[in-house]
This record gives sequence, structure tokens and C-alpha cells, in this order.
Amino acid sequence: MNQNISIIGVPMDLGQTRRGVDMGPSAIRYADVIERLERLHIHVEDLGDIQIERVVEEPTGKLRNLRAVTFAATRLFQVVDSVVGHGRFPLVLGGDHSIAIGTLAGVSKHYENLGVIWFDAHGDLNPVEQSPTGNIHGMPLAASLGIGHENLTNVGNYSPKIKPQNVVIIGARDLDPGERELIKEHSIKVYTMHEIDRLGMARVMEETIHYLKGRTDGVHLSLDLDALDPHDAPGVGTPVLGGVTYRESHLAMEMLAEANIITSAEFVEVNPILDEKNKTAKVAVALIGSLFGEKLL
Ligand SMILES: NC(=[NH2+])NCCC[C@H](N)C(=O)O
Ligand SMILES: [Mn+2]
Ligand SMILES: [Mn+2]
Repeated sequence: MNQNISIIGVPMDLGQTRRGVDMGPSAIRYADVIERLERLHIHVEDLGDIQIERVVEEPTGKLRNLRAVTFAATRLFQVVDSVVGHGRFPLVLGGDHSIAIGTLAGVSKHYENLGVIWFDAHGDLNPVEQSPTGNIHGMPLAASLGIGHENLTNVGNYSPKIKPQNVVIIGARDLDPGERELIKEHSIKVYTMHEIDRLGMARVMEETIHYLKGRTDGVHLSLDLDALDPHDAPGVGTPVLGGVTYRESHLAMEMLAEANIITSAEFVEVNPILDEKNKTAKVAVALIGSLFGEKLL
């Protein structure tokens, strides 16, 4: 793994309607993410937070806060682009999942075939018209595939960012009808909770690593804390019962560390207002530790 990490906070909460997820980056920093990484002898620089424009907006059709979300994504794109350009590993802390639009725009410019592991209870694949909520945090994977409002698909002035065959979704258990259609239409690889239960996380990760190793030249990990079961990660805005356990998610991170395939990552949807004594931020930091090679012995 790249031993030079740049941390970028994105205090974004306008991609959904539960207040508090903008405090995610602070909560993760207070849970000692930098100290944790430095103990692994990794060089960490903290670039601080991306500025979020807070203006009252009328919804654009079905889209809530399109202007502010696009503005933040464009800023994030610029910072991530420069971090990757300097040979450093961007570690993005959210913020709601809409920020993945900017992260992927910044990362994918530097790869021919960027792979994406979307660790999430949701698909975040809603085409605008089929979105049940109008919340942009339910759309970033679609936007990165080139599907959605052009403000979102065109961040960084190119589209699409990624190819459907380079995406693996892990932990899905809540998909909207439009998302199911898209998954079928583009044959996107998905490990729902059903497959995780049947095969076990070890096999799911072996297959995922094998699949992506053969076809990609870099892999971005987009980890939504709501992939975990709400018992283990209660501080999220859209919890869904029956999720990945604390242990399974650690195993997943450890196997990614061993395989040495991850070239960028983001940890999103930590909402301290909904959390219990910063538990979810602490889980995020523990997972980041495992992703960067923390071991007991
Ligand atoms: N990043 C997330 N937590 N996304 C949840 C999305 C929920 C739902 N599918 C929607 O479109 O609103
Ligand atoms: Mn989710
Ligand atoms: Mn998500």
C-alpha cells in the first residue's frame, strides 16, 4: 500500500435530509485516525476540510441541493486529483455519500480501468427520475457510471468515471426498483447479504479481489458505514437491519490489505448526532487501521 496518505474531510450533509453527517470528519478525527495510522509508520498529512457552500436552494426537478452538492464535488475533485497526481493516497472522510462523485472524478482521471468496491447496504445507483427521495447520496454510483443529471455526471469535465464491469457492490440489502434494473442491465457484480451469508465474507473477498485484480489498474474503496449492521454502526442516516458484522468488515479490510490492491478510499455517512458516544466513528477508524495493515501479531 502507498505509505503516504492525504486526509481530506468533506463536511457534506446536503445529499440527504438527516442533519449531523457534516460532523462526520471531525468525529473520525477525534477518534484518532491520524494517530492510528502513524502507529503503522504511515506518513499522514491532513489537508483539512473541503468548503461546503450553504445556500437555500429550490429543488431542481427531483434533486435536492444540486448546486451545493455539485460545488463541493468539484472542489473535492480538484483536491483529490492533485493528491493522486503527487503520488499520495487520498483518504476521504465524509460526509454523506454524495461526495463519492467528487472523489471518483479526482481518482479515475489517473487510471485506465479504475475498480470500485462499493461497501454499502444500498446501491446508490438511482437514476434521477426513479429516486424515491431526491437525495443525491442515493445516486453517486449511477452518476459515476455516467447516469443522472449532467451536473453530477460531468464533475471534472469527463464522463463516465468508471465502467460497470469494474464495480463490485458488497453488503447490499436495500435496493430500489430503478437500481435493480440498472444492476441487471449492466451486469454489475453484487454480493448481497444473501451471498455473504451463504459464502462467508472470506470467500466473497477472495472472489472480489480475484475479479478486480484481473481487470483493473487501481481500486477505490467507497465504504458507507451503513453496510455494517446498525448494532455495530448506529450513527448513520439510513440504517438497514441485517448488515455486515464488525468482524466480517474487519476481515474484509484485512484481506484488502493483504492483497495490496486499494489505491484510494473514502469512509462516509458517519453521523455523530445519531451515534452512541462516537461508536461509529471509532469503528470507521478501526476499519481504516485494518485496511492499512494493522495486525495483532
Ligand atoms: N448513501 C446512502 N446511505 N444512500 C441511501 C440511499 C437510500 C435510497 N435508495 C435513496 O435513494 O434515497
Ligand atoms: Mn448506504
Ligand atoms: Mn451509500
